[in-house]
Amino acid sequence: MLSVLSVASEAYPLVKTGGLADVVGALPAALAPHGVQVTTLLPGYPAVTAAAKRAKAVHQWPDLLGHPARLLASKLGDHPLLILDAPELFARPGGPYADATGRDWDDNWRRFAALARAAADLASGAVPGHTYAVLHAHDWQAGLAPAYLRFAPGPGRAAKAVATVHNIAFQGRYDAEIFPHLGLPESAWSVDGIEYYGGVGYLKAGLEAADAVTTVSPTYADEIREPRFGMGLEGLIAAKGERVHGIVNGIDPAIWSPEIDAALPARYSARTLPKRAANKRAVEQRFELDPGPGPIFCVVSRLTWQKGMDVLASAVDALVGMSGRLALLGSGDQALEAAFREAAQRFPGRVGVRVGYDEALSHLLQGGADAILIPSRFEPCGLTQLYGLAYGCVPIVARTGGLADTVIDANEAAIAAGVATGIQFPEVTLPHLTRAITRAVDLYDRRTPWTQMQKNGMRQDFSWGASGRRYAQLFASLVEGLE
Ligand SMILES: Nc1ncnc2c1ncn2[C@@H]1O[C@H](COP(=O)(O)OP(=O)(O)O[C@H]2O[C@H](CO)[C@@H](O)[C@H](O)[C@H]2O)[C@@H](O)[C@H]1O
Repeated sequence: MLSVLSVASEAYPLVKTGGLADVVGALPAALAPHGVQVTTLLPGYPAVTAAAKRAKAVHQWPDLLGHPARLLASKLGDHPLLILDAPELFARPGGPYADATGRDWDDNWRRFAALARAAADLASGAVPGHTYAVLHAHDWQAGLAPAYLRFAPGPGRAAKAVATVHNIAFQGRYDAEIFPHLGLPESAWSVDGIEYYGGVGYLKAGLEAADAVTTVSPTYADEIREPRFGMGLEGLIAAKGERVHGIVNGIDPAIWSPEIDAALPARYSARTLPKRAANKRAVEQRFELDPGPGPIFCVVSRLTWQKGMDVLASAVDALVGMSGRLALLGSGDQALEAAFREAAQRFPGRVGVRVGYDEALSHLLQGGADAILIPSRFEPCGLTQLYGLAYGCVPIVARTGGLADTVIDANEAAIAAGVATGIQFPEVTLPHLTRAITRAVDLYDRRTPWTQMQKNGMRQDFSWGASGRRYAQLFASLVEGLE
């Protein structure tokens, strides 16, 4: 077995604020069939330590970035989990990155430097009994781990490092004054080290120091070579050339299958689609929507600019005008939350809005709404369109990143060939989104192409099979010195 240490700030089901958690939670099972054992390292937030009651302490740091810390060994499902138990850093109420009011913790730089330092120790022999061939660092929160491994490794043989970008918009940028507190040598302060526009860049540091970089779809891997999507890191990504791999996310069938989903009043498959009607009734009830003949569009999303939610807010009138109804679950920017609440007041019975985070309700929407709207300005992979495809909730998506790679647009040729799975639109503007909604309503009225689209999506394979193999091949090639 090839042994991999996967380091991240979230993992389903212990702690989740978005798609990163789903992927980190799914990777151990996705890679096991390919001879890779994944050990996940997570910060010891209250929810994580509480869920790992019988965890065993396997290591101690008297001073990890200024605070004492322990390493606890536990399980994430059937797979090994390590928890960085550093109460001064992680045992606090609120979310993983911010307090209950949504304000980022002031010491995030220290919290995620500590996580990275612990990971690098583990991946370079500083903790007896723990050896890893590959360190797999996810997003900026784990970004310093490859840098520590390169500039200040432990006493043993350093693992190979892979950095995975789930979203290049979040980069972990801090003032230069934190540098002396990171425990890195002066040599790390350079353009090919951790220095980034005069400050410290955590994601930049990880991308620079890693032996290989991956991101979560082939199209996004191309897009981030350009300034429009690279957000300052395009030069670095372009310079990495062939060492940047786009590996599309899969979905975990144990959690996302309409046949077995406990959150659905009625379970169903592509062969028993009419059963979905009971779930649609449940969506109507939960979102206080009047029954009607038209489609229910849903949204399950962070309410942010990235997700194009401002454009969607301005499309609500048109959607309702076309006999559509909207059920929205999300949270994020306060102005957008207010805009959707206001839309719900303006269109009672036609627009229902739940501001908040609700895992079970997200499953009900996928299993009961007719279509899911995903007007993202950029989308590294996107998971909600994959859940939509698996659940017969037709995705209506902007043609970008992983959305472009996973949804087959229902143009007349694709409909005639019986391969369409959703609707794509080229630009995130009000006219294009409105046009996409119009196309959806027309296809829904025609029934046959709509049902065909639902079935096409449900019959596609979005399991981790092929992508798990690609990660395993990449890890193996690094270890063998081929990459
Ligand atoms: N209010 C709410 N209540 C319940 N569940 C909610 C919710 N809002 C969102 N979710 C859930 O959070 C996850 C969101 O995942 P996405 O991949 O769509 O986007 P995200 O931007 O978080 O992830 C980033 O990382 C992932 C993983 O690589 C990439 O797919 C993506 O493109 C990138 O932006 C889904 O599981 C969704 O159901």
